[in-house]
Amino acid sequence: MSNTLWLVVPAAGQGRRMGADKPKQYLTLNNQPILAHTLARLHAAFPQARLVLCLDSDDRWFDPTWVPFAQWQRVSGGAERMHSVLNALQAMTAEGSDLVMVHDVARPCITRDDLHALYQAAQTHSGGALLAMPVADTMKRDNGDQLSQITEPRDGLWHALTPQSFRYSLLRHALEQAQQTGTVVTDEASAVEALGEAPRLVSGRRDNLKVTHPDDLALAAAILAAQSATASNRSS
Ligand SMILES: Nc1ccn([C@@H]2O[C@H](COP(=O)(O)OP(=O)(O)OP(=O)(O)O)[C@@H](O)[C@H]2O)c(=O)n1
Ligand SMILES: C[C@](O)(CO)[C@H](O)COP(=O)(O)O
Repeated sequence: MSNTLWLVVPAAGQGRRMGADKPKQYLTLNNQPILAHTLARLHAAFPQARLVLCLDSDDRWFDPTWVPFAQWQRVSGGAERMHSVLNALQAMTAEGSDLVMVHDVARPCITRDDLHALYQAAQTHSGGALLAMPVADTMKRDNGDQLSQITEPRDGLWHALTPQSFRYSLLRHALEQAQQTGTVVTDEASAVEALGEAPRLVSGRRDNLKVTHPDDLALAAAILAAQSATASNRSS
């Protein structure tokens, strides 16, 4: 049985909500594109893993020198995130029991501890696992016109983050089923849940931000700076 860990990084989005002159994964944070930060974090945690990177076929910003992995391949993105991930799964030569970990390129602040915690959980839980954050705020539902109509109980509610990790055969089956039924899922866990499986929620750090809107850039830069200050404090 192979013990290969496959990292799938969907990086084929256009970054429309960011509204920049290029896709957000190519915007610079501390002198490096977001994509390079994210790949460096993944490599630091899993240097031996195999990377499958989903890029738009018309991408003109990507530079392969940003990829620190020895074994990696590029696949074309699809119409939605789930199609990009499915393209990766269909292109790779994994065994059914291999673990696949999917991580958004737009989450450059992921830490090694969270990556390792998720990996441990996914290895031991047959339904896979995802990083997630318990909802901390009071939750409102609007009436469709931005008027607060009701307060939703937040018990048991989590924000889904990435990475999310599953055995290859389970994840491929789940996403192929979603595609066949015309369901668009926004994360892997949704597709797996639809099969009746219950992925393990692994409580992750609150600073695993998905860079989405323009003001997230300054926030991500501040998080990276705070994380590196903490790391150097620890080693001094
Ligand atoms: N067809 C797509 C759409 C998204 N993604 C990736 O999925 C992740 C999460 O998507 P999101 O944050 O929504 O990114 P964008 O689609 O780029 O942003 P927007 O929705 O604002 O256009 C990102 O890493 C993005 O690059 C992808 O690989 N293929
Ligand atoms: C996968 C994800 O990052 C989990 O939070 C998210 O669902 C993807 O983001 P999108 O904005 O829905 O594409």
